[in-house]
Amino acid sequence: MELKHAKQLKGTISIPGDKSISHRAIMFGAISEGTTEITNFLQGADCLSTISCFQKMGISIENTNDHVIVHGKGLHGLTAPTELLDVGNSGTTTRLISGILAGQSFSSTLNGDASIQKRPMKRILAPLSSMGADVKSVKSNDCAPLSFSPAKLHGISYESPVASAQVKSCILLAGLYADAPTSVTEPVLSRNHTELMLSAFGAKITSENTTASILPEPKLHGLSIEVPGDISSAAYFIAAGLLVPDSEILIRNVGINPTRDGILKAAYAMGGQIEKLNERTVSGELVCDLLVTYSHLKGTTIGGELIPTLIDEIPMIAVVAAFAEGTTIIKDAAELKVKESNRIDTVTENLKRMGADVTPTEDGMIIHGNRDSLHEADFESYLDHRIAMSFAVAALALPENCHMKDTECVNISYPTFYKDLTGLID
Ligand SMILES: O=C(O)C1=C[C@@H](OP(=O)(O)O)[C@@H](O)[C@H](O)C1
Ligand SMILES: C=C(OP(=O)(O)O)C(=O)O
Repeated sequence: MELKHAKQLKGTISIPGDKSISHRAIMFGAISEGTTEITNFLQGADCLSTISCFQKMGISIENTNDHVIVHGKGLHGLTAPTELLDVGNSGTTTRLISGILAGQSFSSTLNGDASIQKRPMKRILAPLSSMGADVKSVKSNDCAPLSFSPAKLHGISYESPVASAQVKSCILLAGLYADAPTSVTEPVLSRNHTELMLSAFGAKITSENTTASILPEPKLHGLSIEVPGDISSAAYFIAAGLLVPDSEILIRNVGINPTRDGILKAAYAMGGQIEKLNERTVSGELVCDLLVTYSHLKGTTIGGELIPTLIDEIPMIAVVAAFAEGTTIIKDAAELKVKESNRIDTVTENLKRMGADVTPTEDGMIIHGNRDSLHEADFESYLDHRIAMSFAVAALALPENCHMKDTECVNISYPTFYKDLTGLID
């Protein structure tokens, strides 16, 4: 695919629904009593995998465009699937659904694509096993496929070694089926959509600092949910507006939950001009519009508590850093190695292709920014949606058009990405 260079970007864009929130709305709706109506649902392949898994467990889900209706059957209403649950490319589906499957009175097996079969599952297998779950990695390699058999679950207090909302959510969901309260403490707070949304569905869930706790066997009831736009998808337009000279982009409907808004903090630290407009709360989540203006950027250091709040945006931030003046250090982000691709390696390789000065480290990378040294390139997506989108944005700001193979992977989280991006080229 040819990736266009742009002289200027102008216009308004509405961001598709948040991936994390869309997954959760389907899952929590399925195990609640009554109907859950979801608007602005993300029609990305990952969220469609979640829908298909619950349909295979007897849940009727109507999906018409961005409007989804889930006919929930309550905490104990799922039925045994007659075939394998296919989670596709989605780590979120895999880890969250595992918490639910561990608590069922039937057996099940899940599997996904080649990338999913390499992603680490010990982080959920260990706590689920200590709750008494009968869960196995079928190939005994701590990866999918995973198989579940009925077991009695016990409440635990778990100290998670990783700041991961997927791990936290998996354990909390298993806690719904346990015989006593369950709590999870993380080293650093990760995104809290599960805590916010499960509480709205009627769960007894509390959060204090980095600990979330849940009581078993609540009566969950269906809800209407409007999904805010995904800040992880907005990140590409934030970066594009900051990098392409003379640009001004109004990005409508962006979720800015403080556990997700690290991209804004990083952009401000780099000198980015981004105005927050029309702040409001939608279905319990903070939302605003963002007005992004082309900016002269400088390097910064990104690490510590900020990392979980911008983990999926690091490929995009690394590209921005290559155009900024001075050095950007990204640290404490070893989790990048276990995403859809090893994002430390794949970002480094593509940055080098465009002439950037980048050194990968064990837990991130160091980038010496210098716009003048950058040139057009043939990129690879590595079949990773975030890599494909980040380097399509890089191409806009490089001196000539670029190329990339395997670009259709953007369908995972943002099917209309290329159309929306090229629509802003003046
Ligand atoms: O809970 C979620 O919806 C997600 C959590 C993050 O993963 P980890 O929990 O592995 O950090 C993130 O990278 C992923 O895109 C979505
Ligand atoms: C890591 C991601 O998703 P998941 O873990 O759900 O595959 C992502 O969307 O960048």
